[in-house]
Amino acid sequence: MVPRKFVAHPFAYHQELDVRIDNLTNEGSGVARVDGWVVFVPFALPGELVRCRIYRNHKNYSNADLVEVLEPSSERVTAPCPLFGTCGGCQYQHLDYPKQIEWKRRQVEELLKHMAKIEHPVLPVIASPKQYEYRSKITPHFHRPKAGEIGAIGFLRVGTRNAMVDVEQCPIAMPQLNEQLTVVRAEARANQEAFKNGATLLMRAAVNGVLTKADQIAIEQVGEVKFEFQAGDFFQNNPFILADFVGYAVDEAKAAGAQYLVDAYCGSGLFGISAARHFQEVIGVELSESAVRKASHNAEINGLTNCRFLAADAREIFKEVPHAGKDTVVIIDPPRAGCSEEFLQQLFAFDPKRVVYISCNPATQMRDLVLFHEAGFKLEKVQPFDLFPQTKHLECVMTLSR
Ligand SMILES: C[S@@+](CC[C@H](N)C(=O)[O-])C[C@H]1O[C@@H](n2cnc3c(N)ncnc32)[C@H](O)[C@@H]1O
Repeated sequence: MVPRKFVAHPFAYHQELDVRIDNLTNEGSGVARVDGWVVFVPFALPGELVRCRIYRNHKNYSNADLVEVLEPSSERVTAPCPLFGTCGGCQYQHLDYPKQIEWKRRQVEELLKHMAKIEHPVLPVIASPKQYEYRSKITPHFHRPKAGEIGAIGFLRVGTRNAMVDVEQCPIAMPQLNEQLTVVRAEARANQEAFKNGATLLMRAAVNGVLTKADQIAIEQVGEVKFEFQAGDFFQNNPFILADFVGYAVDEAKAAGAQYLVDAYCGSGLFGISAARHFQEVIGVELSESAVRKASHNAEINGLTNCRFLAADAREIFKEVPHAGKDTVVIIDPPRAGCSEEFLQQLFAFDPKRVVYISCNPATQMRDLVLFHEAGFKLEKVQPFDLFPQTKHLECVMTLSR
């Protein structure tokens, strides 16, 4: 049946096309051009000839499903997970890892050019030392049981906002999480009558074991520094690359030669505390009160007396900083939504010596970068880190100075 809202131009519903893929978007979709018209085909790789089936036409592009790979790319590999292509978690298991990070670099470069209108080289992506079994946190979910029975326990299905895929094992998760997943799934099913609603199950692997309660204390070691945080709070979840990632951000911050550091969106203090011995004072700001309590505690357990943390919206920080912008570096690591405009306007008025902007969402980072550019900041360096092999996600560190 043709969906009611289907627009039948330029292709018919479920029309099949043989197309050559020539690009890979930062959403992980192959891109083909049919007489100049763009067709997005997930799970198809650049260079491949594929048969695809149209399911939606937009104003200036179409979406299609992959039907068959007619001429595979030499970079195509066999995805180890039987759920690859069905589970929404991974986009790149079918692409050889060195090519994944090469494409991620190009994607950042293209976003810079098209969204921020800045032509600037992007450094080669720093690879994750582990390409599978790296994730230290997973949160499988199940919907409200029907007639007392729990359905799929797992992650979102590809291309949906609500449907779940049943996931018994997740190859990007650390092995101890998969062991726990088996136990937790069995327990949930054994007690399914007890669940009146759906639930999200937390599993966090830390130095002190696998934690499943949001308020349990997780311990992580990042380089020389020990961190404690609540298992349910934010913490970067690829511990294998973390010391290098944080080390890079700290090096960029300290290279400015300023005495003071502001760590905005600081969580439990990861960047500020890691950098503290290079600065006279570190001031962090973070919305989550529990994370701020942990940040203060983390400074203390690492013997640091030059850090203080404020539980507030990031834009409040500039009232609290007694130092001049010219003596201060600001690290920013906002959530996926990026920085608020109020925060950025205050940051620009503060006029820091350098900004190290870390982001897990290049789209909002580029949006914010336009404002930095307008405010007279110059982009000095763009260094992506692959914290999330097999997926479309990455962390990008931008160094900006006036
Ligand atoms: C990507 S995390 C980074 C945390 C920390 N830098 C780290 O790497 O562990 C973003 C953090 O921003 C916090 N946050 C979200 N909105 C905020 C706001 N408006 N002001 C301050 N912090 C906020 C979240 O609670 C979260 O801890």
